Amino acid sequence: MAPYATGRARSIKAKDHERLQKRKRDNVDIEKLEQDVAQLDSKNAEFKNFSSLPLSEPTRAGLKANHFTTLTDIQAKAIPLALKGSDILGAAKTGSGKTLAFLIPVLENLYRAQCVGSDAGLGAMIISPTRELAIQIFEVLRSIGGKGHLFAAGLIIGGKSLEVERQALTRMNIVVCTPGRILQHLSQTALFNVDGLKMLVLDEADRILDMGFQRDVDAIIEYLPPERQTLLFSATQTKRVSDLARLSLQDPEYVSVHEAAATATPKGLQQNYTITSLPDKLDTLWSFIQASKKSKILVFLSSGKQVRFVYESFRHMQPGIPLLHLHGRQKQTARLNITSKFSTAKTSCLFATDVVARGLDFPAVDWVVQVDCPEDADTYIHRVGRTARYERDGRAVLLLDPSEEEGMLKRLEQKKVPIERINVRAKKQQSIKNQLQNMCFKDPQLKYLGQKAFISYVRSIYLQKDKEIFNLEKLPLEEFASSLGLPGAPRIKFIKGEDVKARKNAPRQNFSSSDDEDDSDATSATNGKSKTTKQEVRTKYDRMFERQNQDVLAPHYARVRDEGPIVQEVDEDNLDSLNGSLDDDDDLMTVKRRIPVEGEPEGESGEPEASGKRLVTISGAKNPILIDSKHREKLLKSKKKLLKFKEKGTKLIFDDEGEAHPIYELEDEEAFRKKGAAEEQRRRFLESETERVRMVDVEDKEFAKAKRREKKEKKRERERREADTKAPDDVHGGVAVDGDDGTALDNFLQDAQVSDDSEGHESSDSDRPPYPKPKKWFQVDAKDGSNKRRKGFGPGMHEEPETLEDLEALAEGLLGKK
Ligand SMILES: Nc1ncnc2c1ncn2[C@@H]1O[C@H](COP(=O)(O)OP(=O)(O)OP(=O)(O)O)[C@@H](O)[C@H]1O
Repeated sequence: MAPYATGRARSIKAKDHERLQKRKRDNVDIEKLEQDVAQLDSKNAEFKNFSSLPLSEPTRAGLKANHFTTLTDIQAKAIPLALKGSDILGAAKTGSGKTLAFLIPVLENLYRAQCVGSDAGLGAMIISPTRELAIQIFEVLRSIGGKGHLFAAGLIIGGKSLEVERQALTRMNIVVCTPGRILQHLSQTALFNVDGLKMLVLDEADRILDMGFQRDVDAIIEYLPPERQTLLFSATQTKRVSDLARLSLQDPEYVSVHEAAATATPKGLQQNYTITSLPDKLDTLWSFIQASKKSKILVFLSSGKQVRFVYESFRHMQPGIPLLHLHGRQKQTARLNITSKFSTAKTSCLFATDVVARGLDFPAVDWVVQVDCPEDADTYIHRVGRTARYERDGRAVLLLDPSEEEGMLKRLEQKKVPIERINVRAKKQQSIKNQLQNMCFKDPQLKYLGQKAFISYVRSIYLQKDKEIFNLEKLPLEEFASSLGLPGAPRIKFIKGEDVKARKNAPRQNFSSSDDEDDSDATSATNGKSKTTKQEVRTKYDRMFERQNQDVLAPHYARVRDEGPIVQEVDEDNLDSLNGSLDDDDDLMTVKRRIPVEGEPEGESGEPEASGKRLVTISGAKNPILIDSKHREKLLKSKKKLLKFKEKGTKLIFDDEGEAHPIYELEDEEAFRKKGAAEEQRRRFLESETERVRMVDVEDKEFAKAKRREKKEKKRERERREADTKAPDDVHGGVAVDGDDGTALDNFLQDAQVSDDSEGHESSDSDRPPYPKPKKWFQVDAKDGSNKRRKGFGPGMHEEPETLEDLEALAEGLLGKK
């Protein structure tokens, strides 16, 4: 098989010769194969191994090279039917080998029909809902078909220039594609002829046939010949007659190998859920990751914004496991890079949207964690299906807000999903709320991401159809915003009655001209519509999110943030009168706009007026400030200047790690209850506090003693220095006078003091002087009136001089001594 995705090394001439030889040999082979297939009892016979099927040599060689010998259930049932040309609706659990169940018939049926070479035209079209899945299917096709088949196969998924794709497309026999891109070629590439198409395959058929792709798929079908074989595969197969009619299936065979199974999910998959209120979900996720650093984890969130926020914030906190993130707005090269990194990683945590929920075959995923509740049970089944694939084990955990529990469990039960509740160990649960608040405070970009994550989450809930599960009113949104590190919940407005499901499921190519938009720049957000259109109609909301400096926020944003309820529904009729679109770039989102405040002057909107003057709100300032020149605006960005406009802040306490905390923090009630009875907790608290106080007391005493000692030491030192500089008799005791260095005395005092202290007696300078008070040379001993020296001053010591003459005599004597 010649894939257009790779270069060819050999010369065209040599290849043509090889093909000719092969075709001659194949002709003999084909006749035999046709007979075998005709005799195949596709309905009753049981097939165990690939060797028991009538397959061509190149296919056998490909299977052998990939060590595929035994058929899986779905392969055993579907392949024989498909070889005989039936239309098929194939349903089997995730990871059960559906890809080969349609690829082998594609190769074989085209082989037998000799639909090979550029003259033969396009023989088979395989459609996948995502690029990643299309690439994976193409890779399997190459690995199986690459051992001798001569088909020209290619990938048409966008991300390359239309011209390059166009040229390759006209020579392809098999194309693996996404709906939007192939439709573009069908309508724009004149030489792309599909009249000879023999097979159409829809992988993840229910997804391709649902409302998101409806328009594209219907248009594609219009171009295809009605006389063709159609194969539909999915783990959650559609059986809707209307869908089948749209595809003009002819007497389709419904092959559902696990329909009678007790569960809809793989045997080796252990599934649990835990009740975690929305504001605690990131704490639980962080704690989970901390406890599973040696695992390969796939984490699902409901929008690209959340993926980015969680990835960026967790990355800053250095979780000790390589983090990756994937969502539909990344560049194709980045997406490929990430999927291949995650595929080869032994330990890693990938945060992703539902772009990887279906079909992707990441090897050896240990955990699938669903932080946001999936939109329905089918999405749940596909998400958890990324682990426990083909006879392997795996685990999945779903975090449910209390408001989602009842509704979601009901849906899962209806779909035969076995799931058990588990609780998070209170001991292992860590809180990252303060860290997130701290990070958002320091990093405006992260705060913007947090705001966008909040908005996209709230919108995704609003857009959900299943109101038994998703109820915005029951969610603690203010606390949720705070758990993302935001100072307040942004205000959001929705249009009543929009067809939200269609919008949510709409493929990205419907929204974006390139759909290669790189989301790595937090500020380059555009909404899902065409980029050029969007640039023409830029709104205050866009500008708000584009703004790098959060110290200068438009009053408009202040209103969005501070006014009214967090979520508000607006009639579509009112839209004309609204003064600003609040479109977000999230594909889940509807248009939301702000209703103007009556009598509001234009200038207050933060828009530049003709005069160039505008009012801006400084975060923390009481009133908006008039900016009449760029210079003034620059000045206002200086932190020092801003200080005088700001109100006094809230008092925070910083802990040892430098994290800010409010002075009083109330524990979450649920977490408190989990720790046991209130009275028992009170007793434990008192005990631990008493012990803590006792320990602190001992430490304090030690510290106080050391201080006192130090003080005394200093005092003694000072006195000694003073004595040195004064007259000899002034030293009182004349330690230096008689040649004694005074060490013994010092030692004594020290010893006495030490022994004193060791007995635990408090001593002070006043009650026991550490050193005899120096007497002035002229001072009379008040006690006995004599001028005798005090004890401790041994023989040979001089008497205290009483007069100037005495002193002179003493001095003479001393000098004479030396
Ligand atoms: N006959 C087989 N023998 C051994 N391994 C197989 C066989 N068929 C498929 N596999 C392996 O099983 C894994 C899952 O296969 P595949 O991706 O086709 O599953 P799937 O049913 O399409 O899953 P999903 O519903 O998630 O798309 C792959 O790694 C594949 O290589």
